[in-house]
Amino acid sequence: MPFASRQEAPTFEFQQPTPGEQLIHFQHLQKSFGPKRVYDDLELDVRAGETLVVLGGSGTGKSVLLKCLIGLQRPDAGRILFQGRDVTGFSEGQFIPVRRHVAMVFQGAALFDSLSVGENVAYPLREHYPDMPLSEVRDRVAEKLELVNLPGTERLMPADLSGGMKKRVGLARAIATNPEVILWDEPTTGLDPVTTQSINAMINSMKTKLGSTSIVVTHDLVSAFAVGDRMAMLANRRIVQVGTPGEFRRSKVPEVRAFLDARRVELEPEAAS
Ligand SMILES: Nc1ncnc2c1ncn2[C@@H]1O[C@H](COP(=O)(O)OP(=O)(O)OP(=O)(O)O)[C@@H](O)[C@H]1O
Repeated sequence: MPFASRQEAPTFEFQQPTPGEQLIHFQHLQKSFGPKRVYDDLELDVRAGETLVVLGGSGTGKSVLLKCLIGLQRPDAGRILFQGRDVTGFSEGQFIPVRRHVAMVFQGAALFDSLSVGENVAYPLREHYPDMPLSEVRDRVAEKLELVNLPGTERLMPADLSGGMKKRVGLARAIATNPEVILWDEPTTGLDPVTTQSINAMINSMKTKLGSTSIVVTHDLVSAFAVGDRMAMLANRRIVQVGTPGEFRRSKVPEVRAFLDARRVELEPEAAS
């Protein structure tokens, strides 16, 4: 993240939301990469305190949606409202305070390999709170590592960690600033079932312990049903259905039906026998 643009006046102030109220609204979003249209007219809202799962096949634009929210990608048209505030045209500098409240847990953890675990987790604190006393940074790092069940690992290097541990360090880093919104990009992809379960439990505990709002993008259905309060299905360049897990199981929307039926074995292992 560019430190240079910090001089620009921050203009975004987060207001403590009432659980259930609309927090984020993607409105008429359009996005293309060259000739490839990713969204035509995408509509989606996210409510405070919920875990919203965004499902969709590979390359349907799940990650791009998260990146648009924090200014790492820009929509071509449409608006993104965050607490009613239109952040679509925000400059890089204006997005910095937004990212203090909305943190992304990247696919593959994306740790800095040359920094220790402790330095990785401290990184966003140094970026967003350069005046925070070192003792407070240390305490915050220890607290977050404890929260992800990796207490006392500050001195380890990323090369010393398993895939699941890296994901958890990535999470500790993402939550270091106590963000109100956590964006999870394929949090369980490539993990074994036991580690997957522990990541699912972690997503749920962020909601119960910290009261965070989460957006989880995934094509892992087991994980989706384990964490989602609501689900949204991205297909054919738009959101084709939003609903509760129960509504999704009973869905007659063709794209949702096809997606779930193709993965029926994941959800109902006995269907395989
Ligand atoms: N920076 C970029 N430049 C060009 N094309 C891009 C860029 N970022 C994403 N795309 C394209 O946009 C589409 C959506 O990408 P995105 O990463 O959001 O998909 P996804 O649904 O998250 O897929 P996956 O599940 O495979 O990660 C893809 O076709 C991808 O190739």
